[in-house]
Amino acid sequence: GGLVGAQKLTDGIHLVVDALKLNEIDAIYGVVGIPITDLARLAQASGIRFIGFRHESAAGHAAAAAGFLTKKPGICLTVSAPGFLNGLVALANATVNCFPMVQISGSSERHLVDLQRGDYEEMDQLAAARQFAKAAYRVQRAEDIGRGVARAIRTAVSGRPGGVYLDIPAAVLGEVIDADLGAASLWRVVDPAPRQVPEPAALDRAIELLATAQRPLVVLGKGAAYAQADDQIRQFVELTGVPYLPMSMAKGLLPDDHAQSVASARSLALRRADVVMLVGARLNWLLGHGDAPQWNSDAKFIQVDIASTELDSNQPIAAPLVGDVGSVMQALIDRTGPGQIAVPAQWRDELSARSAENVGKMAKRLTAAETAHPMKFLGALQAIRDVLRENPRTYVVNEGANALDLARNTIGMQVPRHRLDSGTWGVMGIGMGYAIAAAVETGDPVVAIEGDSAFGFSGMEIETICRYGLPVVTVVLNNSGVYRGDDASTSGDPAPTALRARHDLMIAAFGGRGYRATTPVEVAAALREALAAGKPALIDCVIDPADGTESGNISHLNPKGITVQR
Ligand SMILES: Cc1ncc(Cn2c(C)c(CCOP(=O)(O)OP(=O)(O)O)sc2=O)c(N)n1
Ligand SMILES: Nc1ncnc2c1ncn2[C@@H]1O[C@H](COP(=O)(O)OP(=O)(O)O)[C@@H](O)[C@H]1O
Repeated sequence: GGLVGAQKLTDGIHLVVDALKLNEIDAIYGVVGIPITDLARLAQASGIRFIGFRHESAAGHAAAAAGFLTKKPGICLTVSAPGFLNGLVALANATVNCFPMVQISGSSERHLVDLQRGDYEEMDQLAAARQFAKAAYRVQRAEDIGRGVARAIRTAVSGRPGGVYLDIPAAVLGEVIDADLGAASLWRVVDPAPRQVPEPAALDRAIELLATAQRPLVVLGKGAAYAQADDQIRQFVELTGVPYLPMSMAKGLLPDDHAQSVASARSLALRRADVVMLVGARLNWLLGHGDAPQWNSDAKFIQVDIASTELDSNQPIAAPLVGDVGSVMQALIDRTGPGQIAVPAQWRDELSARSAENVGKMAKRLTAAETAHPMKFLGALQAIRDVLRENPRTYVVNEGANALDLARNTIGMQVPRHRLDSGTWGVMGIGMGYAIAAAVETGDPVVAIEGDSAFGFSGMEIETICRYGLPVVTVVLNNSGVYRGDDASTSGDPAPTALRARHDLMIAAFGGRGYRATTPVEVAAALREALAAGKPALIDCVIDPADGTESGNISHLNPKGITVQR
């Protein structure tokens, strides 16, 4: 604010920062430039952390992860046109994953853009964002900034959370208005995600179905994790004794070694269950759309979801429970009589037997991998698992193909919301952004388990991690290439001797600690040391290029003998 004569004045960037602070936003993730550099500087001066990235995609992913972890929208700040576009993948991914975030972007002058007179970084950003976000708004007057920020925050977190775009043209950021008028134009959003409780009849429908089920199953999705209704979920599962299946980002809602988990009998559970209760989980491709033969064609579905239109998206929902997970699960606990829901021993025994069988098979693969050389994915992953068991508060970020599939089933989670991965879209490039957000928002240590190709999408953010000295250990499972990313097959002559990438040398360039591990023992030692140090580190794990398969097991990855052009 400033003084001209007696009148006190303020301007657009001050109003944006004041509106964010009024709504308890304490961090912004972004890349500065025209016309938002001063906004970031002012935010920092006002006590909001600004985390400056190397690419807006990683900044946007960080904002989305912050939203998932805190239930407050993560804020991503971008410059106009190219910067704005770079943030869109993250905005769209947040919307698909139901993570609350707001992308605030500067934009060019309306009178030039709308007549296409050719402005600096000219683009109709609002029109572009609308198709990829939950909602998109533009502020045309400084006095509307408070309204725009409040609208964006409420829209991002209410109902099904998602990504919201807020467009603020450079002229509005620079517009000067009376300070008192400005202050009066701001407001703090009240209860943006209100609790919603289903009526008793809806509760009874669900309880009745579970009470008469022969083979009930509960599926916990990342919506259940996001809801922060951990006690209600645990209480309901343990009170009813119903077997449960955690989806990848719901792992840890109950400890993965819980007796009622059917994660290691997943196929049998889906195929045989006769009543399935979906809690914050969509019946999308990750669950085969609920179709036979993966599912029992007679299965009846109960669905707990905040988004009423999600129900009947794939299968008939016999017992709809529209509301927030916390309220619905509490209402079910209160309304279920003692012993009303009991699980037939035969079903529990059938699942336990299959679990034991599958655990036994996996144990053989793990034992073999312990000593295999060159190191296999499972060799590195069980070393990581053993170290993380000693550090249960550590966040796990995970992306890749084999790196994702194998880590999900090898690294058990003990606490809620500590696993962040490629999610519903299977997006590569979330790794460093998610890791930065987990470290910034919680202060807890983070281990990012990355395929080597996946790491490359956001790898330059290793510099960001080092610049802020974040306690992030990046573990690259380096099987040297992605989907035959070599030119041996085209060039004709034998590929030159492979020079395997040395990601560990890369972090040294930014002051972080690099390790190269060729055996599980070396992986464990490096990870223990890096976690104890609490500083940026990268462990490059040398994995057998012939190990693993292409996503969907189409064909062997980097078949034997193919070396990779580096
Ligand atoms: C943004 C983006 N680009 C490309 C892909 C396609 N893709 C790509 C490029 C993957 C990387 C696999 O290689 P990796 O080295 O990360 O994994 P593994 O070596 O562990 O198999 S996994 C996958 O689905 C994607 N999912 N997302
Ligand atoms: N607080 C909440 N209460 C109830 N449902 C929620 C809440 N937050 C998000 N959801 C819902 O959770 C679901 C998440 O599903 P999905 O992303 O498919 O999970 P997963 O991939 O883990 O199965 C979405 O349909 C979303 O509407």
